[in-house]
Amino acid sequence: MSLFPIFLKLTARPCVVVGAGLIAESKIESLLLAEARVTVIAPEALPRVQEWAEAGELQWHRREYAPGDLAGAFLAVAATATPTVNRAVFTEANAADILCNAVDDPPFCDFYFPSVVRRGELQIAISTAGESPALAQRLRKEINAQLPLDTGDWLAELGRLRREVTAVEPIGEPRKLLLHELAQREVCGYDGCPSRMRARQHAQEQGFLSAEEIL
Ligand SMILES: C[C@@]1(CC(=O)O)C2=NC(=C\c3[nH]c(c(CCC(=O)O)c3CC(=O)O)Cc3[nH]c(c(CC(=O)O)c3CCC(=O)O)/C=C3\N/C(=C\2)[C@@H](CCC(=O)O)[C@]3(C)CC(=O)O)/[C@H]1CCC(=O)O
Ligand SMILES: NC(=O)c1ccc[n+]([C@@H]2O[C@H](COP(=O)([O-])OP(=O)(O)OC[C@H]3O[C@@H](n4cnc5c(N)ncnc54)[C@H](O)[C@@H]3O)[C@@H](O)[C@H]2O)c1
Repeated sequence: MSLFPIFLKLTARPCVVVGAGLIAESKIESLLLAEARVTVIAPEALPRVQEWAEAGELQWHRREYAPGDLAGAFLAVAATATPTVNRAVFTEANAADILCNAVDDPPFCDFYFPSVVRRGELQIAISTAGESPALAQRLRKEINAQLPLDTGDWLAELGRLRREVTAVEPIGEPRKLLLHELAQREVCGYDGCPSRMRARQHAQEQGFLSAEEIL
C-alpha cells in the first residue's frame, strides 16, 4: 500500500468523533490542536472530554451514534469499543465522501493516524502503514529524545528571519544559499552568527529594518 502523506489544514472544519473513551480522547486532542470544529457523539465521556465540552471547545451529544450524524462533516473518527458501530460510521462516511478512520481497523480507514513528534510548528509524523504501530511509537521516542526541547522557539525565530530575507532579497541562488545557511542551527543558533548578521545588514540597507531593530 502506498499512502499519500500530507499535512491537512483543519481550522474550522467540522469533524465528528464517535466515542469518548481513552482512544477517542487522544484523537479529539489532536483535532482540537488543529483548530477543527469538533462534535463528539457518545453516551459516556471521559472527564477531559466533558471539560472541553463545558469550556465550549467542542460539542458533545450525549447519546449513541445514529445514521445521519455525519451530515456536513469533513472528517470522522469512529472510536467506540464496538467494531460494528465503528464500521457503520465508516459506511456512512464512505457513502458521503467523508474521510474516516475507524480506530485499529485498517480496512475501515481512509487514513491512518501517524505517530507524531511536535516542537511548536515543527511536526515529524511517522507512518508504517499499519505494518507496526509499535515501531512507529519507538521511532517517535527516539526522535523525541534527540530533538532539543526549544526547537520550536528556534524555528519561530528562523521563520521570522526568513520572512525578513525573502521580503528584500530577490529569488535566486544567493538567497537560497543564505536561507540554507540560516537553517543550520550550529551556525545560526545564536544572535551574532555571521549569516544572520549579513541577512539583517542587508535588510537594513534595503530599509526593511531600522538600526534599533538590528541590535
Ligand atoms: C501511531 C498510532 C497513532 C494513534 O493511534 O494515535 C497508531 N497506533 C498506535 C499505537 C499502537 N497501536 C497498537 C499497539 C500495540 C502494538 C502493536 O500492535 O503493534 C500500539 C502500541 C502501543 O499501544 O504500545 C495496536 C494496533 N494498531 C492498529 C491495529 C490493527 C491492526 O494492526 O490490524 C492494532 C492491533 C489491535 C489488536 O491487537 O487488536 C492499527 C493502527 N494503528 C495506527 C496508529 C494506524 C497505523 C499506524 C502506523 O503503523 O503507521 C492503524 C493502522 C489505524 C489507526 O489509525 O488506528 C499509535 C502510536 C502513538 C504513539 O505512541 O506515538
Ligand atoms: N484503551 C486502549 O488502550 C486501547 C488500545 C488499543 C486499541 N483500543 C481500541 O480502541 C477502541 C476504543 O477504546 P477505548 O479504550 O477508548 O474504549 P472505551 O470503552 O473506554 O470507550 C468507548 C467509548 O465509546 C462510547 N460508545 C459506546 N457505544 C457507543 C455508540 N453506540 N455510539 C457512540 N458512542 C459509543 C462510550 O460511551 C465511550 O465513550 C476499542 O476498539 C479498543 O479495542 C483501545
